[in-house]
Amino acid sequence: MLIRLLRRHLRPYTGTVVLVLLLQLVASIASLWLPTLNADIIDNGIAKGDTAYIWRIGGIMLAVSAVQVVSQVIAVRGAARTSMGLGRDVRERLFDTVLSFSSRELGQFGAPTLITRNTNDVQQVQTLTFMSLVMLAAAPITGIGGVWMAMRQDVGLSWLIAVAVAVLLTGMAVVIARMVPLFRAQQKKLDAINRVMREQIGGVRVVRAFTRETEEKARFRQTNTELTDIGLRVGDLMAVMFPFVMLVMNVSSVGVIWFGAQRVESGAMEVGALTAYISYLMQILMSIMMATMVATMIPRASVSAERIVSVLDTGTSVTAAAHPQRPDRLVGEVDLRSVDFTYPGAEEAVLHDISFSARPGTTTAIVGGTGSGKTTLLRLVPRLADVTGGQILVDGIDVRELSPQDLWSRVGLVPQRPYLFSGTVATNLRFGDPDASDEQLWEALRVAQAEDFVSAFPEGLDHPVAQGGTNVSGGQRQRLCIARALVARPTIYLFDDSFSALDLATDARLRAALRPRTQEATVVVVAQRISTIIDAEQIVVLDAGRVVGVGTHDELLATCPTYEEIARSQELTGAAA
Ligand SMILES: Nc1ncnc2c1ncn2[C@@H]1O[C@H](COP(=O)(O)OP(=O)(O)OP(=O)(O)O)[C@@H](O)[C@H]1O
Repeated sequence: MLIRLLRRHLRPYTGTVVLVLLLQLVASIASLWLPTLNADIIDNGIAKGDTAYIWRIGGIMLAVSAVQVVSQVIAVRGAARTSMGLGRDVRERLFDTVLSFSSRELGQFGAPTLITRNTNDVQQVQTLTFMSLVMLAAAPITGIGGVWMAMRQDVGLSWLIAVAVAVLLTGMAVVIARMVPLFRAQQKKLDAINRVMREQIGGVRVVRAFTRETEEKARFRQTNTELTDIGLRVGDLMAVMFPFVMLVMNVSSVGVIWFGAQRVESGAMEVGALTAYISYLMQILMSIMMATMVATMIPRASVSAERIVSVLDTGTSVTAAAHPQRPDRLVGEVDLRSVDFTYPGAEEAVLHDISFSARPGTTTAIVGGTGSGKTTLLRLVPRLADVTGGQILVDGIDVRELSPQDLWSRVGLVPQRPYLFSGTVATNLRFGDPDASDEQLWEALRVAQAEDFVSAFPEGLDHPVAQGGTNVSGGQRQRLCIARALVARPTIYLFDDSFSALDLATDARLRAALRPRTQEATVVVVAQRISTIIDAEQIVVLDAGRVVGVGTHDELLATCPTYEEIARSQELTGAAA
């Protein structure tokens, strides 16, 4: 998965990657050359007292160092640009993919993990890419080149390199084998902590109202402690690893000096070669350590890549038709034909065999007990989910055959839980029509009975709105969402219990103002209060996902016991109505 993700997203940076690798090659060759030059100065310059030679080789050493530094600076900059660019591209792709998801896919993943995947998981892949280009790419050149250069200085001490490398590799392998499962667990715990945080921030009022702060704190503390414990265990392993690497390096240097000194004494090796040998051994061990360190990141980044790719590979279940029908004019007639719907993973359907038509210029109300499927039914029209049986037609065309943009631009949905975006009243209202004039906004606000409170804001239309619309009351939020739908001037209005937070008088005024405004549109209203829909041309009564009655208020009172019962419970059976 990691390779696939990198291959797909590194393609635009191929040129930079090749340049970085070439520069790393140059920098590694330069750093491998330096100890040999140093040995040369000691053996041929200092030992023989040849000052001119020392100056000449010293000059070459300076030039080589300069090449090394410049190459490395450019390489690191290239690596940073590549990895940051990769991170940005992957985040963008993830965002686009998530935006195309229907409620089925959103429910399948859940918001907390989608956020972690777009932030922390991408960060893991990004960091691995950077470290690989900076450290991993140079490691084989320095490691293998170091062995070759060291052997050129003295073959007799090769066994020391072999022993040191074997000990270092074994020790690192043991440590890393323990780290990998911890990294996996760490990613999962991050998801968990994100989930708890989101739940608690979202539900903070409920937490306070039920004085559940202590319990919620305990729940957060537990998840937080688990994450900390994993971090500490990783830290413990690191605490062992670094001294171990230093020990191997120091012991092997002592070994080189010990055995090298004997070879110098016997005349088999020169002093300069011995110093070069120590440098090469350090370079070899360092490169192994760096490579292993980066290698420890691979499992964690692989887990992250899997999590990213699984989102990218999830197509939306609400797909656009290959050859969508593009009618010139949609008048907004909605026909439901034997519609069934089952939520993914659910055993039973929540909607069974629903059939009715909603005509332009009329209001169709949907009533029914809690959980009878009203919201679900409404969401099927703009394809927030697709029917699992039957058909929904708009102007005679199956909604799945229409281009989603055409469909969405004609449907104005006011959801049960009204949501506003951070910005201002005006930016929220212009969601439906970015070109709407201020006058059009005020008109929509007037119809939605929101003019009074918006004009009371000192900034009026420019009054700031917090994310989710939390700085306005529930009823104000509902009215702003209604106004937003009105600004878009759709041909089909879907109001999902949108008047529930309004007092009876405002509800009545709003409905009266809506009538002329929605004269030519198809209006579908889900309502709990019968008084809200008493004038509707057609009322559809749902009970446990089935239609148990269709008619006007008076007809249903006479023919539909379920409706009669709801109306009676609201004292709207006779004179009161
Ligand atoms: N995302 C979901 N996954 C699984 N089941 C769901 C999901 N959303 C709703 N349901 C179930 O579908 C049924 C119908 O829910 P729906 O929200 O459509 O009812 P409703 O009539 O709008 O209720 P209310 O009047 O309380 O808003 C319920 O039994 C509910 O538990």
